[in-house]
Amino acid sequence: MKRVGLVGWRGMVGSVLMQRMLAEKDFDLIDPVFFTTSQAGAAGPDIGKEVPPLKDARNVDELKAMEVIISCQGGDFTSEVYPKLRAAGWDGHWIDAASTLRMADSSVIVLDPVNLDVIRDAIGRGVKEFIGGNCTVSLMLMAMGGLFQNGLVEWVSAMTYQAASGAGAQNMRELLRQMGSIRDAARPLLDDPASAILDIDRVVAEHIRSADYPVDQWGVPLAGSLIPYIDKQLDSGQSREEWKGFAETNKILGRGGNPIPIDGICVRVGAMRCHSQALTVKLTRDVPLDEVQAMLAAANDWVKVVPNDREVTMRELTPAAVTGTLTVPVGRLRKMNLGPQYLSAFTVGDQLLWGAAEPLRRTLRILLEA
Ligand SMILES: NC(=O)C1=CN([C@@H]2O[C@H](COP(=O)(O)OP(=O)(O)OC[C@H]3O[C@@H](n4cnc5c(N)ncnc54)[C@H](OP(=O)(O)O)[C@@H]3O)[C@@H](O)[C@H]2O)C=CC1
Ligand SMILES: N[C@@H](CC(=O)OP(=O)(O)O)C(=O)O
Repeated sequence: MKRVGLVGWRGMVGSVLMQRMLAEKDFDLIDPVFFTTSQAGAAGPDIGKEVPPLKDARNVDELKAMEVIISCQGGDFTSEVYPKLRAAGWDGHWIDAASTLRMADSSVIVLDPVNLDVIRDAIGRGVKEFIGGNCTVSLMLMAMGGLFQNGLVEWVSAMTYQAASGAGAQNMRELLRQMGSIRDAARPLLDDPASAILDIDRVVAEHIRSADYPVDQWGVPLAGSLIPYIDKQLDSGQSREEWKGFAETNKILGRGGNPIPIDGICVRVGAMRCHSQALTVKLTRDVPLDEVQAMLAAANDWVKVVPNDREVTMRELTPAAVTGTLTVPVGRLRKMNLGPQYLSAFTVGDQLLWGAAEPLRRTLRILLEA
């Protein structure tokens, strides 16, 4: 059995990875060794079989003993440790959730329901860096893979509604604190059935602009508002999250010198862990809607086409319905007034599952089978 090192397994992404690896019995197939940056020597997690005490994740000699390493520890850890590991002559496979190595020529971005051929080709060429994609990109491709596979996408505009989890555990907690503090501020008026709604609205607006509103993590209100900027500012006018849409999608698809234009605006909303996206797709030709639906549905085992019906859409095409599941629904499918080649779509996906953890464990399986 291959010795597989796991780093970052107790963080938010790592915990979801652990849940999925346990559910799929991945640990039966490997000899797992757990690493930590803070608790070396402590007992490892309960995975139903004996594991050695936690090893120091910065100890290159310990890491070198692994044939495969999966890291959910974050970009700073990858930047610090990965070059040292290679410099020390390590020749194993590195599977990583962080973005650090995603656009490196030496890596592939892994999303096997969409690019298994690219992954297999990379393994054959001796590539050793297998990096999970940006959550928004991976979820868009899980939903729309059928159109890309069939060469039907001329360009895509993606307008996103991204969950708090994408910014980390502390931000999720602060979103809930913000929600609670709004409730507390409005409570006397809310509890009085005779109060005027505009008085409630005024109290809420004053509260979310006040110094009492908790904004240590977000910097600005999210609950009761939204944030139309995610990640760093780039000279192009895009946010870095928006830049990833084009760069990573085309790398995942192996488009090389013939990229598909993709752009949009990425917005943070008060959902917990599901990213949603409103897509406008220009098709390369006028394809009937039933054919579009059939292609989308056939692309992988997790995409689910939701009929463009109000009641079904409100029930099934929401973060509340999708959270904690691997299903990636796509709906609101219709030809737009813009012309018969213009398709609208709306999709929702759990950004900790297909957006982060799931492609990593599936890549491990592919490497074990190679
Ligand atoms: N959040 C997301 O949506 C996505 C994140 N990623 C990538 O994954 C990386 C990790 O993200 P995320 O999981 O959110 O990071 P977390 O902050 O949840 O965890 C990172 C590390 O923090 C340490 N840690 C310290 N205190 C605690 C605690 N109380 N509970 C759990 N862990 C603790 C753990 O390391 P140790 O055990 O060594 O102390 C843990 O591995 C990101 O930096 C990013 O590169 C990728 C895609 C999506
Ligand atoms: N940037 C994403 C989360 C994330 O971690 O992305 P990346 O893996 O590309 O750094 C979000 O905020 O929703």
